[in-house]
Amino acid sequence: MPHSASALPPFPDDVPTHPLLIIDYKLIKARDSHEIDRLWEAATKLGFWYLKNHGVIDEVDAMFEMGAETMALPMEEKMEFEQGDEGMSFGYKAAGANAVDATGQLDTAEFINVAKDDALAYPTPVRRTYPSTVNARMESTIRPFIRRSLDINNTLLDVLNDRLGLPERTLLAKHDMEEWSGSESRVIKNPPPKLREGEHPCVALGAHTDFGSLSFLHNRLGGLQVLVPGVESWQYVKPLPGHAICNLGDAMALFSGGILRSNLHRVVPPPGPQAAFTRWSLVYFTRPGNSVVLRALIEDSPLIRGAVARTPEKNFETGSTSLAWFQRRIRGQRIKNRTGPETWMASRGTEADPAVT
Ligand SMILES: O=C(O)CCC(=O)C(=O)O
Ligand SMILES: [Fe+2]
Repeated sequence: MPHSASALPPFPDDVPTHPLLIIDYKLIKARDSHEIDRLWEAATKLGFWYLKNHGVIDEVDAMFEMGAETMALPMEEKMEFEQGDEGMSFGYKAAGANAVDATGQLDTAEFINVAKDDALAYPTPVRRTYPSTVNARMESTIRPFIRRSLDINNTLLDVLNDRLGLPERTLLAKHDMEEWSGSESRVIKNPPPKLREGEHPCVALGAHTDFGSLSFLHNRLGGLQVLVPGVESWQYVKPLPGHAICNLGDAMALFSGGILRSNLHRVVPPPGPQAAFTRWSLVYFTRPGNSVVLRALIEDSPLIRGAVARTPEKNFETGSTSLAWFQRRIRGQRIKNRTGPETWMASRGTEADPAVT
């Protein structure tokens, strides 16, 4: 069972840490112009920020309980719901199913991912089926968490939509609730590393940019790191009680012609005395509808048109739908699909094109 924050050792104060801007969701919801300016700064400079006053507290705790119940199932039962190697991310992912880098080193994290489409349509399975522990909490826990997360992410997307000078609800239309998408909740379990003398701890989740639009993340222990532009080494993002962490993904970097940033991040074992504990985290990923083509919205916004015109060396025409982009990225991380370093390279998103990030 995930520990409550108070039962865990504090985040050490002697590790390199990057302070994110703290954005007040209540002010954003009220369309406070000063707070929107601060959100814009966070979204354009790093693409990561803390979010306070979001009010999603009980739903987060219940999701962690669902995650713990699911991870405690016999491996055989979990493997019946494994996501497979074809590029689908819904379902269970065992530790070691993904590479964390081009050398093919294995990841150490287990996931249980639930499609937004399944949570909203339950009890009708529309995308796939899930372990008993997920079904038991689909209506009481997962659906409420997804609805609250959707509400918050949609508000943030809508505010960014207006700052980008896009016609009203352009971004919301790309995330139409009626269309299937890769949107999903994810609970991650990463056990403490079992190290032999002289061994270095493994990366839990390899360096990546998020594949979709906006991620709403909750964690208790350190371990998340960001590679800040202009800084050569990884820096921790310190978990702050009651604060979520939000970050933009590739779709938003592409839609905005590079104005918004999808930044590289990874997860390593928690720092200092926190390393002795199992790390749990929870994310809601908002991703565009499957058929949405990922490209700069130059026809819809002079600001985006200007950004693209000023950077002719950059290519924002991916020619890829959201579904194809997402499947390619997932498929290339699966260790079963690995033929060599090229498989990892083929899984890269906007981070592979320094022109875009
Ligand atoms: O566990 C975390 O803190 C981050 C997880 C993450 O980056 C992801 O699942 O994409
Ligand atoms: Fe991520």
